[in-house]
Amino acid sequence: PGPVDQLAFNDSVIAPSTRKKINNLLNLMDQRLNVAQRVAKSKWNSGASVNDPKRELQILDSVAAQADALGGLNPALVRHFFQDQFDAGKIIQNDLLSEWRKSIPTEYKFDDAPDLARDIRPILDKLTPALIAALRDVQPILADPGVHGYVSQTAITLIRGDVNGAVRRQALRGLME
Ligand SMILES: O=C(O)C(=O)C[C@]1(C(=O)O)C=C[C@@H](O)C=C1
Repeated sequence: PGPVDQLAFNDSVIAPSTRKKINNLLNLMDQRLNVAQRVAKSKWNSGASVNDPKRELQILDSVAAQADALGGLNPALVRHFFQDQFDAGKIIQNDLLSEWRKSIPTEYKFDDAPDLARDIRPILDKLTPALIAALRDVQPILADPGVHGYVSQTAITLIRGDVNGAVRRQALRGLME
């Protein structure tokens, strides 16, 4: 088959129900990553470090427990997936903070920066169960033919993240293994 047939074949091999599940997961990942800009602003103002291993561990323990209660999820995949989302968000935070360090006086404070504990973490916590449910839907189809290709292709439009794709690649790492 020529390139066009090949495309048609690849496209049709992904069932609509499969696409829907993957798109749902990618959308939620994008929503979570979009919070990172506001996290960075609040950390610029407070001076807190981007990396908070204690908070990460708290989330990982909580997602492992939620996944366990839900059933049907590989605990290693869930942990790996959430660690990937933290790491991808930290790329965004670090990129922004290093840009600001170069362009904004250190004493400057954003007047629209949210409060991490009061405004931001509740948003992330609200996304967590939705991400777990979406991951549970996707887990059984991850090894299906064409799914990796569909995920990486669709992620280009659904996960905006950054210009060079490093954020997206980091966010997808565990799904593509
Ligand atoms: O809550 C924070 O402090 C964040 O920066 C967000 C987040 C996350 O993605 O959940 C990312 C990095 C930190 O190590 C901990 C958590």
